[in-house]
Amino acid sequence: MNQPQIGTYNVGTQLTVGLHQVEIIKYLTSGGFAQVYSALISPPDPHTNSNVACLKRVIVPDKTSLNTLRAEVDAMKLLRNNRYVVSYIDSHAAKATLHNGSYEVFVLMEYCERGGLIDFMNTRLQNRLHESEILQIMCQVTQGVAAMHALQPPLIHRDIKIENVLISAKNEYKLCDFGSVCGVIRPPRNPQELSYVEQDVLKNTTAQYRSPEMVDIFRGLPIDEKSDIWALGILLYKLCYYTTPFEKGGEPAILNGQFEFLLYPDYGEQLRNLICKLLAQNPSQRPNVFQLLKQITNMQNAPYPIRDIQTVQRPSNHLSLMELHQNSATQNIQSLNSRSIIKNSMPDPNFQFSMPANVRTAQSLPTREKSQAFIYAASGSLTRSPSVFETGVCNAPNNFNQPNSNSATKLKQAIDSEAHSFRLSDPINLSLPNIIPQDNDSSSSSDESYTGDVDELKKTRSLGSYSTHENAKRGESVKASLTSSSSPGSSSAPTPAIIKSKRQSLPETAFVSIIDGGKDSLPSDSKSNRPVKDGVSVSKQDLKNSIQQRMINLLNSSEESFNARKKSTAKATEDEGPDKPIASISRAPALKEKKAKPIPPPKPFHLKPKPPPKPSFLAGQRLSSEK
Ligand SMILES: Nc1ncnc2c1ncn2[C@@H]1O[C@H](COP(=O)(O)OP(=O)(O)OP(=O)(O)O)[C@@H](O)[C@H]1O
Repeated sequence: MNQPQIGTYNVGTQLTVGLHQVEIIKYLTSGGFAQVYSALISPPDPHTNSNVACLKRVIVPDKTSLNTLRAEVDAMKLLRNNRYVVSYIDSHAAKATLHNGSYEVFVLMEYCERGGLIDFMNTRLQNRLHESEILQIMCQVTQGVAAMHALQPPLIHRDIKIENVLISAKNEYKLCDFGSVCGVIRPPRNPQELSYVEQDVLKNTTAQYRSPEMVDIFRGLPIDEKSDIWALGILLYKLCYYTTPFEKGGEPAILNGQFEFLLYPDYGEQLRNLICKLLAQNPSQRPNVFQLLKQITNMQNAPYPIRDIQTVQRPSNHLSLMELHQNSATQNIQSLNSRSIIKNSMPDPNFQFSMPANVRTAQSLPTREKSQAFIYAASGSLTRSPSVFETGVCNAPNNFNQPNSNSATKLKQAIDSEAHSFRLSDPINLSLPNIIPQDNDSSSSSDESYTGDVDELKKTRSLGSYSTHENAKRGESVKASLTSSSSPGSSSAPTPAIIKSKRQSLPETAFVSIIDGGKDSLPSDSKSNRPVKDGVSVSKQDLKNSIQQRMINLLNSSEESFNARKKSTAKATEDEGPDKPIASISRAPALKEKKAKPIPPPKPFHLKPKPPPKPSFLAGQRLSSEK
């Protein structure tokens, strides 16, 4: 996005944002897009009971970008009364006076005085977090996520990570950054959808936190609440060990579900079991957010803070999945957002948190595996020290990477199953009185290169009138998107093994499966009963050939870009060296420009004012920040 250039506000600048009078107290920082300030507001916010707020000022170059921001604001509005979500106060958008076609958007939200969780962790490099602190953070963040999953239809955050947790003045941990929020994304049914979902995932998620179903879309699994649960597993691991479990192994490790526990700091078996459960390969084996919360509060010996309808209402044969989902979510949201505490909630009797059989301890490992353990010594530097620290290895349950598993068959099965079709997400109807102008044009703007099915997928990011047409309209090829994901240090590169497995899953029979599987989704020519593609009636064979050719092109381009990326990653690894306390994690640069953190492109000067001086205790310790 080409950002128009603007300066920062001076202290004392007065503004009107929606129904609030605002006076700038202090410039705080700049995000990828935004300038962030603390400000005095009038009237005070009744939710936080404070007259100090955080003001986010964003200049967006066009209506399409404005729509993306609207989606973020809408998600915040839906969650505004939850204690563990950064609370929305007011917002306002107007045409920027100085820059033709661009908009200036102001979002007022609760001010999190104690900054980011990542900053807090960096103050504890020497004295790592205690288990009780970790559970406290997890309990609160999980409640924020529960508020999203309990909505009907549920919202998926898609970018849960340490950097997106802020700390309030009252020391509460709050989820923030709703710029990647979407509805449940059903499995793609044809190559266009596949390409669309792939690009959307690369653009809106962070490599180290991606779940297997995000990394390998060919698995034919939906991207849903369980993908957030996986991210919570990564977050929990990072709270414990200050690194992510797949930092070194990258995508192959994510897809094989193999990671290691470090033995420093030494956490209890229950906590490690919990990580294993959250990082189960098969999403259905991961707990839902309510089960997770139950487990955390059990470990804390604390009362369960919300009502868990999903475990009270057991699935019934007479209840469709859709009905069950709606019932539980509707009832849950009331208790979540009113912060009511209902003590006699029922645990799910069938869900056990026990050590999976395939978790191994270090003693049973061959030396080579032990030596793969990277740990942070008390000095905060990354050390390879197999002789001092034991490791545990977890092969998370993996139903999808068996040698003879056939991704295309899985895809077809997934498409056919009710579980994957019941939640074709509906747009959420919201009124947006405070965001102007409404841009209905862009959501209806046509994108001729995509089928109606892709439009349907796009609705998963649609909140009210919002859509992700932006993504499709950019029309990046898969090659472009994969290439641009090759940030140094990023592990999002598809490996030859992955490319190979995708190739293997695309023999002629597989194409037949995919076409058949997506039959309902193809409009057909009523006379000839032939499928219609791009408005032209084509034979099934023609269509098959066409899709086959496109898939081969995509795969070839993926392979080329992989090789290019491999070179740059190898170089980056050389440059970085091994001594790095907290690994830098960001989304793929060119895919979501505002996340281009590892090697940021030069920012317009107005968005890159001098950062406030760092506290001295951080100097020289925090070698990298993910934010
Ligand atoms: N409510 C808040 N209270 C205090 N600080 C905040 C608040 N919101 C954001 N910040 C600070 O501003 C930084 C940037 O905010 P945010 O992540 O929302 O901007 P962004 O433009 O969306 O950035 P990006 O998407 O690249 O992370 C945060 O890392 C945090 O330090």
